[in-house]
Amino acid sequence: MSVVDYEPPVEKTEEFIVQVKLTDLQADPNSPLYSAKTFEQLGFPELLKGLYTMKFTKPSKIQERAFPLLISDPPKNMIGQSQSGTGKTATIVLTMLTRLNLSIKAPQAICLTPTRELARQIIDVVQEMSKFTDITSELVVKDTLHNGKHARSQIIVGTPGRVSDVIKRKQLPVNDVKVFVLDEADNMLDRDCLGDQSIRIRNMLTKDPQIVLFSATFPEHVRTFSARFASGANEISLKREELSVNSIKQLYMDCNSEEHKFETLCNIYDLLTISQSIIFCKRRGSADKISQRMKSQGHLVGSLHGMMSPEERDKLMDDFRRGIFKVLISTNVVSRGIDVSLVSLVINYDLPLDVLDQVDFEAYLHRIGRTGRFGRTGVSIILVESKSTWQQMQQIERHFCRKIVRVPTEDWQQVEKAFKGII
Ligand SMILES: Nc1ncnc2c1ncn2[C@@H]1O[C@H](COP(=O)(O)OP(=O)(O)OP(=O)(O)O)[C@@H](O)[C@H]1O
Repeated sequence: MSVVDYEPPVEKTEEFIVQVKLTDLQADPNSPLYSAKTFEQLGFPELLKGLYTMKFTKPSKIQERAFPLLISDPPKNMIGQSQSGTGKTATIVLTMLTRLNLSIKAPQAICLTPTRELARQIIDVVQEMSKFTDITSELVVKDTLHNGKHARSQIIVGTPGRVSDVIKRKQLPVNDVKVFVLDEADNMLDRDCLGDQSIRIRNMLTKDPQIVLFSATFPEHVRTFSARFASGANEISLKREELSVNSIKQLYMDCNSEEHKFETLCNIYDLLTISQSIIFCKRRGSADKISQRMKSQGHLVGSLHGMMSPEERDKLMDDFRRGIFKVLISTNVVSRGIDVSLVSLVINYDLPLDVLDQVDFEAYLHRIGRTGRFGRTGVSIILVESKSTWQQMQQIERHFCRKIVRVPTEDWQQVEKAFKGII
């Protein structure tokens, strides 16, 4: 071989590998990330620069399908369903940005989310996408709009309790609101969760707004109500067996006692190299307990739950996003919507159960969806320590028509092999 033939080996960084895989997935018609169109063809020239700086090159399936329906005139309501991590946020945000009348300097679009963490994440996307425009946006959550301050921005992202409060106090004018978005809509409309508050806010809106409902899940009991809430909506839905994405490898590990379960958890972190991960527990008490025990064994972890102050929650979440600590222990507070691309492992230390102690299938799907986002690969593990957990896991397999594969706890070499190249 002559010197001129020689090409130095190109170092394939992780980012490069992810990008190549994403290009392949976006060209595969069976992938939820597939699109036949480009962003340029979807039409919102003034926002393209924002999208490019976010490194979005091609739309995903939900973006390609939903966006033209969402911006068509006259506006029609929308119920949109797509797997976790497939770009619903950008669809919502682009719709709000496109629908604004730029000459009106008052709130015209409101997006509600179940948690402050998710609201903060979405407002960041709004501000990133609109940074080359004059569009204004602001966050309305517990510790904002104090001392009678008014919300004057064109786009409002917030949580239902605070938003309803400030509308009632006339700190948030709603006369010009023409788009009303519920992200994680099944949760936001469920009577057992935030349904009453969302309905109350809808009824406070004076114009008849376009209603946009998005989620990865729409269980039957909420779907019927959603169709009434967003009457005449265009609907994009998924079958149950399409809900879980291939990029998440679902595993379980057998444990023979509570103590063995904790040991197994620590072994996972001692023996495997994991970029970032989330451990889900039943209650905040157990999250704190596990966090303290793991810390005492030298692990760098943080625990987040609803009883912490807003400042503590924000700092913890920001530190996790920046990678200052790698393991987040939480309850369902972070099960929906949270997007941290380096999360490669989700552990269900406890399975999510509803008030009747039945498996909460939707919560399970949202939890594992914190990994494997937009074409990345991820692993989810259930730690099975009792017969009832075993039975609940089987119900999950049947519900989503997906096998959950056993990895041994007694042979860590085999465990390492099972995880190789994924986390
Ligand atoms: N067209 C695109 N090209 C590249 N990356 C994208 C594109 N659309 C979205 N993303 C990225 O994909 C990730 C997941 O997107 P997003 O958070 O919107 O998912 P989601 O569908 O809302 O998920 P969930 O159901 O969990 O809320 C984000 O990091 C986002 O920046």
